[in-house]
Formats: sequence, structure tokens, C-alpha cells
Amino acid sequence: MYEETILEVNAINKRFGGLEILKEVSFDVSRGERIGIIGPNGAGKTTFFNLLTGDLTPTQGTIAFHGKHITNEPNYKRTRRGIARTFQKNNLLEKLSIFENLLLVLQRKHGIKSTWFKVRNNRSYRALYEEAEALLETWGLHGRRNTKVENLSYGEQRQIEIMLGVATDPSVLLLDEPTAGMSQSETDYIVELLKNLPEALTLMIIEHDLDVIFGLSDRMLVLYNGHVLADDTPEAIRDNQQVNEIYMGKARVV
Ligand SMILES: Nc1ncnc2c1ncn2[C@@H]1O[C@H](COP(=O)(O)OP(=O)(O)OP(=O)(O)O)[C@@H](O)[C@H]1O
Repeated sequence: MYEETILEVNAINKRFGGLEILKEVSFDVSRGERIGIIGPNGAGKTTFFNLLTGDLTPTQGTIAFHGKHITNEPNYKRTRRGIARTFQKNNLLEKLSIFENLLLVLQRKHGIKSTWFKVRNNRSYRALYEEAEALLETWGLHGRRNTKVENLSYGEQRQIEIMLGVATDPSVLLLDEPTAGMSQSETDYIVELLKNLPEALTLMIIEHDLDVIFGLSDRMLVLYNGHVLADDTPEAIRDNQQVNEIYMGKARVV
């Protein structure tokens, strides 16, 4: 882990009409941290992610990334700054191949206007192809580059989604339930994959599978009813009586 603070969330509050979904949430994130976010259904976890990515803006409070205020910046600007996310549901273009999905993401990352795959500028496209090929090699997917996403298993599709998130070179990757709906072997595969991501990459992971999240995190944030109930090491969270009583209905966490 590194000392450098990259993300500062200061007293954010989110209301939808009369409903106060997040209340005074404050949170600093350092480079390279692996942060697990847990909490009962409706606690505000996905809303919190949406505020970090710019899919929503807070009603009150501020968010800074690498010292710059991004509170009201739209999603695409934050992506360029290095905040990437994967979704609870697959967000891939299923009729396209793995390679084509990757090219589209890289095209966006480099700000190359969408010209589909017409070679408008040979040099930039060659570089794009080379970058895509190298990524496929790293992720062990070169042999399947032309496989259409719709022909992959659900677990493989989630793997591709994580690869696409990492391909944008983010400094923070937000993962919303990366193992939801997976078999045990697919879950084990994704956990290994996440453990092996570059250590400077900050991960924030929402996950209901407690074995998975305790295994991946070096810090855990427990959201309850829109506020931060606990922010601590996994060991301390396991022993936190309030977390056990409120989040787990008195059972000991894991
Ligand atoms: N756009 C919206 N308009 C109104 N209410 C919303 C909106 N988005 C979320 N909510 C409400 O905010 C609350 C928190 O939702 P959120 O999805 O952030 O919870 P969560 O902790 O991610 O839950 P889960 O674990 O079930 O995914 C819920 O009661 C939800 O219905």
C-alpha cells in the first residue's frame, strides 16, 4: 500500500426527493488500497459508487481526486482522470468479439473519435491494435480474440469486463459485485484474477459474498442505512459487535 491519498470524499449526502439515501459519508482512499464495501440491501452502496463515477452528483458534500474537485464532473471526465468501474450486470456488446469490445474501449481511452473500424489514420489504429493484442496476451485471451461475447460463459464475460476496466489504465477501479451469479469455480477464478492486479491499482469492491470480500480486502467499509457504520481492517470488522448485530443479525461475520 502507498501513503498517497488519491480520493477524498467529504461529508457527501444524497437525496432522492424526500429520501435521504447517503448521510454525511466521509472517506479517504490511498493508492493501492483494496477496499471492500459491504452492507445490507438498500444501504446505499451502489449510490455511493454512482457518486464516485459521476453517474450521480451529491446533494451536499465534495469529492476530490488527486487533489482536484470533481464533485460535479460528468462521468466521461472522471473516466479520463482514472476512475473506472464495472457493473453488477454485464455491460458488454455481445454481438461483437472480445477483440472488438477491447478496441472500442481503447479507442475511447485515447479519445479517438468513433469511426468504427475504418482505418482513418493508419498510425493510431496500428498502435491501438498492438495495444489490444498485448492486453489479450497478458490476460491469456489471445486464442479467443475473435470469440463473440454472446458465446462466452457468464463468468468469462465478467472477466472480460474487468479486463476492459483495467485496459483504461485507471488509478481506481470500482467493482460492483464482481462474483454475483457465478459458480464457485468461476468465483475462485475471479478472486485470483483480482488478487493479481497491479498493486498500485486501487480497488473498491462491493460484494455480498463475505468469503470473497474478506479474502480480497485490506480495509472494509460498512454502510448501513446511508451512513458509515464502520471503516476498519477486515479483522476489526469481523470482531465489531455493532456490525455483527446490525449487518449480520447477531451472527458473527464470517
Ligand atoms: N434513482 C433513484 N431514485 C430513487 N431512489 C433510489 C434511486 N437509486 C437508488 N435509490 C434507492 O436508494 C436506496 C439505496 O440503493 P442502492 O442501490 O445504493 O443500495 P445498495 O446498498 O447498493 O443495495 P443492494 O445491495 O441491494 O444493491 C434504495 O432504497 C434504492 O431504492
